[in-house]
This record gives sequence, structure tokens and C-alpha cells, in this order.
Amino acid sequence: MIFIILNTLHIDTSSSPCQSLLQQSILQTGTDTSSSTIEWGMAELLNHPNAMAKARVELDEVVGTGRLLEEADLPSLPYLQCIITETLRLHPIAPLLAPHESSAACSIAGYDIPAGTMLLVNIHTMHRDARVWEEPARFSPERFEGGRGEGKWMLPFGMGRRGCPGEALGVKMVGLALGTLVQCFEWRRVGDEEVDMAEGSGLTMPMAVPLEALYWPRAEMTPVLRALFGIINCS
Ligand code: HEM
Repeated sequence: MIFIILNTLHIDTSSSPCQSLLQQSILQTGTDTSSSTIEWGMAELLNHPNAMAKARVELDEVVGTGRLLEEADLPSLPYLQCIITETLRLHPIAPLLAPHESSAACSIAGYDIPAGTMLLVNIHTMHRDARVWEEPARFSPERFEGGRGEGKWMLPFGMGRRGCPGEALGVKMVGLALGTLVQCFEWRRVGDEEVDMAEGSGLTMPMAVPLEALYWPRAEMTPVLRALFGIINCS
């Protein structure tokens, strides 16, 4: 998309400053967003072992333990998808989206907005609106099961012309990473206390305390892991 815009403006996309700008923008927007979502998702699963166990059962039924999860499996893993959606609801990586500007004067919900106004959309609050979501602060992937979340407004990727162009890729990357971690490893919290879910500040909303966890290969997955990475001691 960025290439199309630059080509339309007759900007030489083969020049090195341009390529570097493109690489930086794709890297910045495409990496932290996905890795932070994976970290928030894993933190929630560590605090909700029942959800972790349910995801594991689904993975074992659909993928089994003889091979790694693949992209083609993702559509057959609805509960994993619910976990990702619930993670994006509670922990949207851009809580105020990117700043937008009204190109023309308009009126929204009784508020007159002149042209050229900077607009911030507080999706963090939207995603926790008690008028829309039952027990909004609770992590419950089940709220999306069977299409139950349909019609409820969630904008973790923004929307419209400036919405995230990497949404499909991001969801797949998070699904593959989170799913593989659950499929291949046993996970425990470092201590008895729950993982601290406090939010830090940054361009993309990080955990205030970076996630630390204990993990070791699942016995059932050791042949696969050994074949892939030569892991020797999996006990
Ligand atoms: C879970 C992963 C991701 C999340 C939660 C996410 C979220 C977002 C959000 C909220 C925006 C701002 C939208 C707005 O202000 O309306 C955005 C913009 C953007 N994202 Fe993502 N994103 C993710 C993954 C990716 C990936 C994988 C790529 C590319 C490889 C990407 C590329 C971009 C770009 C280029 C923009 C700027 C679009 C523009 O300004 O027109 N994102 N993303």
C-alpha cells in the first residue's frame, strides 16, 4: 500500500532513503505490535490456566503432537482465535490508535468537529465499556465463542483508509506464535502470584513489567522438537 501511494506521488521507491523509510515503517508497525500482543496473550494464559488447557486440547485435537502447528490449521482453531480477540480487546497495542485529522467539518454524536482537528479514538475505553461487555475487565475468550461477540465494536486495528494494512498478517503471526508456544511447551508462572498485568507506556502499549515465565518442552512434543532443533534433554 505504501509503495502504491509513493508511486502515485511519483516518488522513486528504489532510492535508498525511501527504502530505508519503508523498511523502518514496516518494521516498527509490524514487529512490536505482534510481539507485544503475543506477550499480553501469554501473560493472560498464565493467569488463566483453564484457558491455556482448553487451547491445548483444541490444538491436540486439530494438529496432534506429531508435527508443528501450521498456518493452514489456524481456521480450524476457533478457541485460539477467541484468545487472540480477547487479548486484543483487553490489551489493544495502540490504545488511542494513531492520531487522525478531520479532512472536513463534521458532527459526531452531537459534537461539532471543525476541519483540521486532531482526533484520537480511545479504543481502550471502548473495549472495556460495561454497557457493551459483560464483566469487561475479565479475560474470557468464551465471550467470542460461536460468534457471540459479533456486532460489538472493537477496533484493535483501527478502521477505514488508515486502518492497519497488516491486520491479516498480524493475526496469523500472533496465532502461529501463541499456538506453537502452547502446543510445544509446558508453562508455569515464576511464583505463586499472578502475572502483573499493569500497562506501561510506549509507542505500542507494553507490559509495565516484562513477562517472565517458566517453560519446558512437552513430553509428547519432544520427537518433533528434537527433529527440528536437536533439543536433547526434554525431561
Ligand atoms: C497484532 C498485530 C497488529 C496490531 C494490533 C496492529 C495495530 C495497528 C493500529 C491500531 C494501527 C493504527 C490504525 C489507525 O490509526 O486507525 C496500525 C497501523 C499500521 N499498521 Fe498495524 N498492527 C499490527 C500488525 C501489523 C503488521 C504485521 C504490519 C505490517 C507488516 C502492520 C503495518 C501497519 C502500518 C503500515 C500502519 C500504518 C497505516 C497508515 O497509517 O495508513 N501492522 N496498526
